[in-house]
Amino acid sequence: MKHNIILTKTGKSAKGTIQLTGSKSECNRALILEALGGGKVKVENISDAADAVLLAGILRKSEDESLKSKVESPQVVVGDDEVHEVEVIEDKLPASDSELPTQGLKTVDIGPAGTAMRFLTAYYAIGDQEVVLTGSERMKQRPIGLLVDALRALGAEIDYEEQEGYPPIKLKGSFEQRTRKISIKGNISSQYITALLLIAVKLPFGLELHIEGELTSRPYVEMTLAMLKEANILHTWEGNVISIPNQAFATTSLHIEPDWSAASYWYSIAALSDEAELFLPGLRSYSLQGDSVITEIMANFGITSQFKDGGVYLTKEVKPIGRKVFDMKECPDLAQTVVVVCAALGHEASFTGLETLKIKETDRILALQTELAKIGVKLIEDNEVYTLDCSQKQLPQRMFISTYHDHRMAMAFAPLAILIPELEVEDADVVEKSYPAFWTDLAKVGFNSSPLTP
Ligand SMILES: O=C(O)C1=C[C@@H](OP(=O)(O)O)[C@@H](O)[C@H](O)C1
Ligand SMILES: C=C(OP(=O)(O)O)C(=O)O
Repeated sequence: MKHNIILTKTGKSAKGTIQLTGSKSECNRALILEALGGGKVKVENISDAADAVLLAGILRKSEDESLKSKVESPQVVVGDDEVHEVEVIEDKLPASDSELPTQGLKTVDIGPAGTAMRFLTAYYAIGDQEVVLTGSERMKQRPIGLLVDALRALGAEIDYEEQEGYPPIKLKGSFEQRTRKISIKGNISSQYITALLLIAVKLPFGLELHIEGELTSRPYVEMTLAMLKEANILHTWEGNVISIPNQAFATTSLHIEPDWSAASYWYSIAALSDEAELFLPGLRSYSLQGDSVITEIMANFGITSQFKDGGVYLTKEVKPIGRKVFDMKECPDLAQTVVVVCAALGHEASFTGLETLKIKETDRILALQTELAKIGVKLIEDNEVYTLDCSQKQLPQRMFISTYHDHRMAMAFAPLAILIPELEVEDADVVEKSYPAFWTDLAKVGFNSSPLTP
C-alpha cells in the first residue's frame, strides 16, 4: 500500500544534528566481500538502507544475532508496491564463511536493488548452485546484458528467463573459467565493472578487464578497488585495463562510512533555507564515495562544509550562485538533488553526464521534467546537455510530487517544502531503499510530515 504524506515546514532555517546511516554502495560491496572472504572479512556499521539489508539477508547466516531483527523476516518491503520474498531451499541461507555460494537459494528476489542485482549476478555466476535472480517490475527493465555477456565469456552459464538482456536470469552453477581476459563497455553502468572486480579474486586465473570507451560513474569503480585493497586484494589499473590476480583475503574489518548521497539532501535543505547550521557526524573530507563532491557543488550555493569533531558542519551564507554548468557523470545519484535546487532557486544551469539516469529506479530525466513542470520549470535537452528554463517558474501553495518508485525523487523534492506551504509526497516509504530514517530526520529540523488518510 502506498502512503502519501503532507510535508510542511515551520520557518526557513535548518538547525540540528543528523546521524546518517551507512553508505548503501560501500555496504553492498562489503557484504559481497564478506561472503567471498571465507570468514576473513567482517563488516562494521552495516547500512539501514533496505537494499543493503535485503542483500545481507540473502548472503548472511540467518542466525547472525546482530542482524537478526533486520533480516529474520522472510518478506522485505523495499519501497514499491511489491513485497519481495527471499525464497530459500532447505530453510538455510548460505553461510557467510562459505568461500563461494554452495547451497541454499533457489529463487532470489532482489526487488528494486540495482547494485545488489548486478553484484549477485556475478557472485552466483561463479558458484555451484542453480539460482534464479529476479526483481521488481522496474528491475526487469534495467539492462544486465553486458554483465551477462562478460560472465559468459569468463565461463559462466546464464539464461534469460523472460526478455533477452534483462532480469530475471537463471545462473546454472557450473562455472569453469575459460579466459582471464574480457572486455566490457564502460558507458552504461559501472556496476557491471564492480561486479566483475568483486569476484575477480576468486577466479582461478584472475581477471584482466578491458574497459571499452568512456567509463561512467568512475568513483564507484575506484571505491571498489579501494575496498578490495582494504581486504589486501591488490590490482593494477593501466590505461583502460584493470587486472586482479587470484589472491587470498587478509583478515579485515570493513567500516562503512555514512552515506554521502543521503547527505546531499541536507545540503539541499541548507541551500533552500535562509539560515542553516547542520552537523552530520561521521562524514570526513576524504571519502571512498564520489558523492562527497556535493561539498564542492554546494559551495556554489553558499554552503560551507567544515570538517571537525569527527563530522561535517554545514553553514549557509546567502550569495549569488556562481556555477552555470554541472557535470554529473561521476556522481549521477546527485543529479536530482542539484537539478531541483537550481530549479527551486530559479538558477538556469546546464547539466551534462545525465545519460545513465534513464535506466535507474525510473527514467529520472522524464520524472524530473514531469515534476518540475508543476513549478513551471522546464528541463530541455540539446545534444545531451540539459538546461533549466525557469522563465515561467511559479511556486504554488500546494504541490503533489509523484515519486515513480524512486527514493531519490522523494528526497530530492522534499526540501521544496521550505518554499511551498504544503507538499504532498506520493509513496513516502519509497525512501527506505537507501535512507529509511529520512522523514524522522526531517522532523528534527522543523519539517512536519502527516499521513494522508485516503
Ligand atoms: O556501484 C554503486 O554502488 C553504484 C553505482 C552507480 O550506478 P551506475 O554505475 O549504474 O551509474 C550509482 O548510480 C548507484 O546508485 C550505486
Ligand atoms: C541508482 C541507484 O541505485 P541502484 O542502481 O542500486 O538501484 C540509486 O540509489 O540512486
